[in-house]
Amino acid sequence: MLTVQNVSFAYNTQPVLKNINFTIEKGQHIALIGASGCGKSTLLKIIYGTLNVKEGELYWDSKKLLGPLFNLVPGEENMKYLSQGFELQPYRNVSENIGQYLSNFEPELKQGRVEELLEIVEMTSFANTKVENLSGGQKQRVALAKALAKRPELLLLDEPFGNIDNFRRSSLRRNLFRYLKRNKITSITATHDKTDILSYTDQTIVIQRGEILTQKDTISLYQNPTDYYIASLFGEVNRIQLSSFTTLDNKDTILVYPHEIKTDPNATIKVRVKNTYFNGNYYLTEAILDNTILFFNHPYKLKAPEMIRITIPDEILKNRHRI
Ligand SMILES: Nc1ncnc2c1ncn2[C@@H]1O[C@H](COP(=O)(O)OP(=O)(O)OP(=O)(O)O)[C@@H](O)[C@H]1O
Repeated sequence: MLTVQNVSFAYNTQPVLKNINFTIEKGQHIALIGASGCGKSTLLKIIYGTLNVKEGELYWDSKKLLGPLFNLVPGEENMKYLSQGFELQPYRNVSENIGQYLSNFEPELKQGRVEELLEIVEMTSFANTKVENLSGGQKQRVALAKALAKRPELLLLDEPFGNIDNFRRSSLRRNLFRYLKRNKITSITATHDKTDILSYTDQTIVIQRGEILTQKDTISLYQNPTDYYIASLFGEVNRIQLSSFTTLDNKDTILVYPHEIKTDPNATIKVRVKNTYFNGNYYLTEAILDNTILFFNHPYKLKAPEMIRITIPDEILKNRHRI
């Protein structure tokens, strides 16, 4: 189990992380989300042990993590941190990079392990290619394989799929998280991409301006958002005044995602279409209701300033968290 207790941190005088507390059970996959600059990478580096913490303590099970002043080699031995820069050796080939820290005593074992890792990151055909000749996304995949090579107990991933095209991204994510679960490797993934989070993480930790806002299981965090900041990290979201959609005469507001708003010719609420944005299998439609902007998904391109009737399912109106 990873325990982070009362950790605060500043690079200079300005606090970057404030009184951070959480625990993570072994084998769990955690998403770390929050606006750019909120402190995600800093937290990963603190856990890995490359930044010195003066306030607070960290433990892996009962072992205290002492940080860079006490470790001869930077970083905790049982962890790997995959940073946004890749730290690969450009003049060596992909296999050599992946196997760099593996023992040479049993070459066949090493070879087998490198081949297994090449398959996970779908780079088998590049085994003998020099890293300097790879694209950014390919380098990222090699760095990932290298991070996995010595079977870390805790893998810290900083925007791990940032440079990887959509085509590869989905299969890589599936391969990686399946491998991690099967091998009971705990992971923390700092990301801005909701598709990294929703299918692959058990829990999500949300950071806002250096503080933990919540730590919750990912699905319920998404399905019943309690806070506009949190919901907007998953994409577009609407603040809906309940009195606009029900006969309730109160000022309660709920958060509703665009896909949850339906058009219905029999509905009573009319909105004026302002803009539409093509999104593949639907148009994200921007409309105006009582002087406020609202987003909903629609299968066709609606024409501004068309009036259209919309509704929100009763179940959402009844059960969604009031804010
Ligand atoms: N080496 C450094 N020296 C001084 N300030 C730093 C340093 N690294 C980061 N910061 C500052 O600390 C804050 C947190 O940065 P951090 O990189 O942890 O954010 P982040 O949430 O990972 O951002 P992003 O999502 O954009 O990667 C930012 O205000 C950043 O400018």
